[in-house]
Amino acid sequence: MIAARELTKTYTFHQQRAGLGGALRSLVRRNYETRLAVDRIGFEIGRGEVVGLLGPNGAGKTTTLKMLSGLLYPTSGELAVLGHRPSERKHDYLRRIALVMGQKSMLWWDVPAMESLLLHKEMYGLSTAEFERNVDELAELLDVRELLDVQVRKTSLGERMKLELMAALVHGPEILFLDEPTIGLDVVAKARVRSFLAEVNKLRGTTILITSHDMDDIEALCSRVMIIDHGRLQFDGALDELVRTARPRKLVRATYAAPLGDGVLAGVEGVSGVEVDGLTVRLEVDRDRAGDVLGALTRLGPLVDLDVADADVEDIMRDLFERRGEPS
Ligand SMILES: Nc1ncnc2c1ncn2[C@@H]1O[C@H](COP(=O)(O)OP(=O)(O)OP(=O)(O)O)[C@@H](O)[C@H]1O
Repeated sequence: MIAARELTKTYTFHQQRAGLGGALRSLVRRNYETRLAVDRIGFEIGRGEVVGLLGPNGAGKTTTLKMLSGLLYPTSGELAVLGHRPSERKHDYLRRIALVMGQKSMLWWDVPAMESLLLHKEMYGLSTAEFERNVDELAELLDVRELLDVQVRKTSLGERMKLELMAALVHGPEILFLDEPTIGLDVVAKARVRSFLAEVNKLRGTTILITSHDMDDIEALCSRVMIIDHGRLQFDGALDELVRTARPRKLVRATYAAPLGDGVLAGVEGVSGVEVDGLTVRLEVDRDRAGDVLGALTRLGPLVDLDVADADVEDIMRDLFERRGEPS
């Protein structure tokens, strides 16, 4: 459904120095610079998949989504989506995809959302029956029926994102590209957006490619993740595989009936970050040493509680990118 090979984007732009002098000088002599934003990435995404595109700021995620949705021409490489070359922006292609950018609105602010939806109906040539069916289904799923006739600027951020999603999906696209769809939303609104997206994927089989800095979005929606860093694709696989390979550590919390002395677990192999707080000890343990360490913990004293968890994805990402930044 989506196939990218050696996909590359280089931006060429001119540097303008600050102030009026800088502006005038740049009229006479322009300093052009280039920036390699996406560097020979390749991947395939099948129908109905929900894939997370992750990476630090400036990694090339938005640029990738813009190429996929046809807003930017690739500098080189091959890209085919639904049998189309996205940058040709053929009507048949645009009719089958949607792009939602958390930071940008596609709704008119001064009129009710329904006006924008009606415009989309005309743009995409939807029949009245199809339009009404889609509006009904989406309004129900998103719980926004009473908002459709409210001027968009009078809605809250969370309400507006729901309306944005509605506008993106009213023409029934097969692929949804989402760039930070939960940015700025509160916890409740984020959870609503996530469950809506999961539902759309389940009900309509919509393929979703999503970028988010919120790992809860990724954990809730994506079984597969692609990690991009400095424009290069660094990982493409299952989220749990990433958790296993990137940082094969477990977080352990053990609580005892009596206080522990100093130097707990000193010298035990595979243990790091030991913190003792009253009756509780917290530590990280290498996955392959977990059995030995749990044995050592039971010998420390009478255990009253024991909790073993995987490091959460946010920690894993931080760790992964920090390690990448270190000189090897
Ligand atoms: N229009 C542009 N002109 C020049 N450089 C650009 C342009 N847009 C993006 N870049 C640069 O390309 C690189 C990739 O940017 P991009 O927006 O794709 O990153 P991102 O992974 O989406 O980052 P973020 O998580 O911060 O949104 C960055 O170095 C950025 O500064």
